[in-house]
Amino acid sequence: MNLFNQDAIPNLLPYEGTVLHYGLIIPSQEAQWYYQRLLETILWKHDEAVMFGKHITTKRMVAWYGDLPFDYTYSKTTKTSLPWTPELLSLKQRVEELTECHYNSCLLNLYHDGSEGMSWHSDDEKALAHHSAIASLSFGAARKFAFKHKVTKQYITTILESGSLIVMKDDTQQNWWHRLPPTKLVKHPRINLTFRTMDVKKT
Ligand SMILES: O=C(O)CCC(=O)C(=O)O
Ligand SMILES: [Fe+2]
Repeated sequence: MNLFNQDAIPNLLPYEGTVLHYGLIIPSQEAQWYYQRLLETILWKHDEAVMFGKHITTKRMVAWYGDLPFDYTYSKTTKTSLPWTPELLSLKQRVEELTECHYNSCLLNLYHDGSEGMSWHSDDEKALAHHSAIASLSFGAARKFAFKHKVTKQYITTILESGSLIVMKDDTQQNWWHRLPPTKLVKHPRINLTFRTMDVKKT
């Protein structure tokens, strides 16, 4: 049974994309439990990227899990996915039921405090299935999340609290950038999970 009527969930974007904010889908005590488990059981690594020809390592930590050992290339570095952990599988199932979509991989980010964020980008890599939904589940410190239209530059923000879910779908990635702005106000870590669908033919 799906407790959410999809039509009743507001779209945060005014045009050319769909970002559904499901609000808190995991009660706060359970979200706290998942936060601890994910901190302890995920194989966190500092992210590596090549920018302006320079090899850089981010303070933010990342991990990637999936159905198969997919290769995923972004920021000119390639990562290979690890097999699902029990916690990730149960979260994936919950998110799939609510969003009525299937996902075959999950990219995880660990931001130690508000000094760490993610700059403007869109998740439109060729390896992702075309126009597939990306479901983003957050644990730990609440953070602001922002969207900017690539042409009109219209700016939209929302807050992602512990246990909350948003889904970016349709042509959102083609038309809008998103980012996690850094902030001096947040002193605690946040974990974000983005469930994605890799195009198996392209991996
Ligand atoms: O941390 C977040 O909420 C978003 C992360 C993100 O945009 C990404 O992993 O592509
Ligand atoms: Fe993203």
